[in-house]
Amino acid sequence: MGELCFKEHKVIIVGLDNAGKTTILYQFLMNEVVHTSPTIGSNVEEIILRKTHFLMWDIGGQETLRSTWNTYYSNTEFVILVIDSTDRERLTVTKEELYKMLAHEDLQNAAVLIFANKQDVKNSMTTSEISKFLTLSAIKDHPWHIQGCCALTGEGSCGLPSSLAWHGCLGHLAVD
Ligand SMILES: Nc1nc2c(ncn2[C@@H]2O[C@H](COP(=O)(O)OP(=O)(O)OP(=O)(O)O)[C@@H](O)[C@H]2O)c(=O)[nH]1
Ligand SMILES: [Mg+2]
Repeated sequence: MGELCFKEHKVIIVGLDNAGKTTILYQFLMNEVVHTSPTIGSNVEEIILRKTHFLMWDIGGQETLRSTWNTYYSNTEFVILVIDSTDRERLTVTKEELYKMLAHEDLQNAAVLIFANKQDVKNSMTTSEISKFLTLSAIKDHPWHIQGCCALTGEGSCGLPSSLAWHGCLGHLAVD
């Protein structure tokens, strides 16, 4: 696995508008909450963790922008799908977008990491509720993992090493 892990890993961060994608990106990068406005287009940042380089693309999630997500897919190794766990009404839309992505040939080899964000809000959906609704256990052709988090505090599992360490390639990264 050595060689593979020293190249740059392309990560795309997708999910509906207001899910917390940009907040998560800058929480990863600076351990800080930044003031965000809706992303038009994308933000890209490089993150280096113990010699492993990640190029993180945070893509705008508004409805009109979702049709552009596929222009970011080529060579993507990790898809981070961010879900606003308080947004019960739109979980169906997220589900549609998830299965559209999984069926896309450019993402055939991508692993999917799902962040159930905003776990700090009372009565937010739990990871098991979300997992059940999205029928994640039926996904056999992509490695996937779901975890709860809160981008405002970085709590839960928004720490990048622990989030990505589940993927075999990064097994050498100590999780702390
Ligand atoms: N309570 C709570 N609010 C959060 C959390 N993460 C993000 N937010 C808030 O949610 C709002 C949207 O966050 P963004 O990061 O801009 O959302 P986005 O997914 O990048 O949205 P688009 O760029 O439009 O696709 C902001 O007001 C954030 O402060 C969280 O974990 N808990
Ligand atoms: Mg954004």
